[in-house]
Amino acid sequence: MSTAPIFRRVALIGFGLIGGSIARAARAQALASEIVTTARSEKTRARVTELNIVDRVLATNAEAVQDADLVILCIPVGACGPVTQEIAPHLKAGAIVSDVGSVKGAIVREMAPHLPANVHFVPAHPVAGTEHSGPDSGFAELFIDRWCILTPPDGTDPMAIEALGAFWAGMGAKVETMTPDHHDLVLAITSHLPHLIAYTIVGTADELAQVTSSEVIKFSAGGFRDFTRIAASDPTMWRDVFLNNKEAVLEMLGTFNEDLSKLTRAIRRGDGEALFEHFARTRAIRRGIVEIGQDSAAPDFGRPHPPLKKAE
Ligand SMILES: NC(=O)c1ccc[n+]([C@@H]2O[C@H](COP(=O)([O-])OP(=O)(O)OC[C@H]3O[C@@H](n4cnc5c(N)ncnc54)[C@H](O)[C@@H]3O)[C@@H](O)[C@H]2O)c1
Ligand SMILES: O=C(O)C(=O)C[C@]1(C(=O)O)C=C[C@@H](O)C=C1
Repeated sequence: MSTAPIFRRVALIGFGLIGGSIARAARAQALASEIVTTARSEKTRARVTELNIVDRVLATNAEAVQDADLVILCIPVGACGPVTQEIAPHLKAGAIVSDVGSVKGAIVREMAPHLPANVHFVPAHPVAGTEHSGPDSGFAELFIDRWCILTPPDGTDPMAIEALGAFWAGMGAKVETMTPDHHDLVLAITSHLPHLIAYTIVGTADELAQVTSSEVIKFSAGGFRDFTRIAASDPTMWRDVFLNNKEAVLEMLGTFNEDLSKLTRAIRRGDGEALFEHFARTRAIRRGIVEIGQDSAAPDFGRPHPPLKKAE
């Protein structure tokens, strides 16, 4: 029995890690009859054509969204507002417009005002990624067993939410719905703050006077090495995340600084009991994450993935 594609034409604006992974997964699962994408430079368009994953590679966003049933913005958070304004007049009536931005409140504020009333707006965030970017970095298995959070505004047509959810589920994701503000608070602690800490610690190590850079590289086998992977993530993407989730990140950073002060005090006072208690608690949290299969530690992408279900 063959499964009908969920969408006839899908337009992916931007073909980097996430756009490229959606294209690969959607094609592997036959979730769309046609996939079109945009790439701004001639060089990237040539590369995407060469990869032979999508049906058409276009230079303009306006051209790409024409007659598309699903449009997904796969670009940095800060570019989503201006690009929505650019594509709005060219959207087909009844189309679903979505994104993959790591922040949701700002996306809703920046995109929604430009959208015509005759399209369905369903923002989304696949909580899956790597430190790599660009057209060659994507892979079809990226979303398997990862969450994709949808944050539809109140009153969104349930059929549009269901169709987009089915699209993500077809790529292997587990789908959950929440409000944009709640999303931003949760992700501030689970994703944004860890990145800020990684960017900080790698920068701090680089600026140390007593330890040379070559020693840092030479002896970074364990914990520090994991931080360097995270700190290699795309600067544009992460600049936009921190500029657009300011309040939640600052709130979490405040709590983090208080906890860091407590540990600093325990070290200064030689309070082994306080240190042991804290480390025992965090070890239990880590073991809980591993037990429920949410371990996304660095070597993750090398491990064998369950095969994507074959489109019949
Ligand atoms: N990298 C991750 O781990 C990850 C995970 C989940 C969600 N996201 C979100 O996905 C989005 C894309 O991230 P990515 O990792 O795929 O980035 P990427 O750098 O790999 O790709 C971004 C693409 O957007 C294009 N682009 C940039 N500005 C543009 C503009 N103004 N108009 C048209 N195209 C433009 C770039 O040319 C590039 O092709 C971001 O919003 C990010 O927050 C990233
Ligand atoms: O594993 C990584 O490299 C990631 O940083 C992925 C990660 C995350 O923090 O978990 C990064 C940003 C996204 O919005 C979603 C996923």
